[in-house]
Amino acid sequence: MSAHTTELDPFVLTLFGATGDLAKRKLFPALYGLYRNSLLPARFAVIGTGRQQLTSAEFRQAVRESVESYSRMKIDSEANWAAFVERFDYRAVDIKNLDAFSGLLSLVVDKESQFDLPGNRMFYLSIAPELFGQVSTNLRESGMTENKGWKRLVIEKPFGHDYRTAVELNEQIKQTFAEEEIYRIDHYLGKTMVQNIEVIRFANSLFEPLWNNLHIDNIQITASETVGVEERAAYYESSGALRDMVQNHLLQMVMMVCMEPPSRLVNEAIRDEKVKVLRSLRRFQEDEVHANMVRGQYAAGSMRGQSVPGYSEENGVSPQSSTETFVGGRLYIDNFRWAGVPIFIRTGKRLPEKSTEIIIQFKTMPKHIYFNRKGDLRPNLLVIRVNPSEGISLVLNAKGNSADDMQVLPIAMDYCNNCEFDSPEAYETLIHDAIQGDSTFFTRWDEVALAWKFVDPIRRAWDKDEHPIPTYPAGTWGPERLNDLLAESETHWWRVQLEDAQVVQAKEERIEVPRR
Ligand SMILES: NC(=O)C1=CN([C@@H]2O[C@H](COP(=O)(O)OP(=O)(O)OC[C@H]3O[C@@H](n4cnc5c(N)ncnc54)[C@H](OP(=O)(O)O)[C@@H]3O)[C@@H](O)[C@H]2O)C=CC1
Ligand SMILES: O=C1O[C@H](COP(=O)(O)O)[C@@H](O)[C@H](O)[C@H]1O
Repeated sequence: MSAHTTELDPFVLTLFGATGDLAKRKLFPALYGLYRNSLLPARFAVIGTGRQQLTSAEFRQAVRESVESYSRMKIDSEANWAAFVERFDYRAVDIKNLDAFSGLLSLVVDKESQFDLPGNRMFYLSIAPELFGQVSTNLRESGMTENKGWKRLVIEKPFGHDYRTAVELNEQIKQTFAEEEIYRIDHYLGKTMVQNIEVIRFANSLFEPLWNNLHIDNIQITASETVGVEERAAYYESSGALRDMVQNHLLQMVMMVCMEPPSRLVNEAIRDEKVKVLRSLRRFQEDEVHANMVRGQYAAGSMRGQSVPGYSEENGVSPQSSTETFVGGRLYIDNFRWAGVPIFIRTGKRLPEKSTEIIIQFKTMPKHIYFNRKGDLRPNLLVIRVNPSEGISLVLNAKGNSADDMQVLPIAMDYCNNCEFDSPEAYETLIHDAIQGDSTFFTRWDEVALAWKFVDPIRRAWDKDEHPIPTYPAGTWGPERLNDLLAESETHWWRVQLEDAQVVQAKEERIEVPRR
């Protein structure tokens, strides 16, 4: 297969952190996926860097192992693989050593000449966040950003550790790159169904009139993981779930669900609307945190019948650690559209399922004339399944099956987005967008800043809390207290499971949905 398109600008990608975990598991497979789908320009080069000394051959072998282990696409032929991997080269660079950047610059210039590239340069920072600022400075001081074509900085999360450090980092990066040259990654924004939220909302006349506090009772957003901290304790100990997931991915999903329609489908118009949501997001004072937010840490428990250790027993974690591996909360957007609608969020490690989904619970009928077997009527639900299964389901009420049956049963209208075809990996979509110069699904500085302003008081309140962090057994849905917050709003977590055609509520109350 010839794997290129002529529409994208030829460029050199310099990847800092090319020997790291993210490059191995996500970035090389994403580049290969783009290549196989003809979504890379005809002419490009990739230069990997890290401190390790690797020859080009060793680096290319590492890229191959990464693709073989993690790509959704198999290597189709040796000839195609050779044509792909010949664009990859490696140079050992210690980011802290400015002098090392001159060797890197020579290699970039060589590759530009070898592959006839016009001088467009993308720099991807897949390194520890404390090195982001230094790389950006050294790129400028070494002359690497004095190129003929465009320059772009793609930067991994987390962007800062809190508002103050994020401002400092931003100031440092701004010395080298303009805001429109900075592509801050939040990989949830590259997920097909997260991008689909806008389309579902703004391309269907059905939903938009109902998308407000007159018709929506509450919103539930879950990003649950079955894995524990794995090999990332050093990072996670200073991050915790609040900084790792809430400051970025969860708030991004809140913005996508709650934003106003953009005036035009262009990046700044969309990001302008998203940021307005964060401006209206109610910020908790430290003394309001306990009433609205819940944290927890997984204790030893059982995952699918296997015993697993608690977080404090994991490698690299202090036995006294008070790092949260679970965050839940009840948020409010104080604007005309959303006033009074609670938005429940939860995310955690060692939960029973790997699942990211958004559930919109609509208000119940003003008066019930139909009832289900329990003597009430379930609300309509719109379920947006983000990951791993992708799709939407609309849960309605309908008449029971038999001729004389006037009992109401829940039914689900279901669309599956990835049952027949794989969706692209989030990193494929985002790298492709960055090559095209489309920053719509990257986070703008004002979004990052406001997200930290929301998170910082919560962090401070928890840091001051002298009570031991609440724990939950691995394999359960986190601290029970979160359910109390939902109960205060007269609801509970919904779980809609289509495989066995049942609508399942939290606390294992099950409602049968007959197949038609
Ligand atoms: N891994 C993941 O699942 C995710 C990671 N991220 C983010 O991606 C980034 C990378 O994470 P990850 O790949 O896990 O990290 P790793 O620790 O696995 O890799 C770090 C990389 O940085 C390089 N490095 C470290 N110090 C230096 C230095 N002084 N000079 C040059 N290179 C250096 C290492 O190279 P060497 O060892 O050769 O020195 C290595 O390639 C982080 O910002 C992280 O927050 C975001 C989401 C998920
Ligand atoms: O950014 C991160 O995300 C992953 C979860 O991503 P997903 O695409 O698998 O839902 C999380 O495991 C990690 O801790 C966090 O840094």
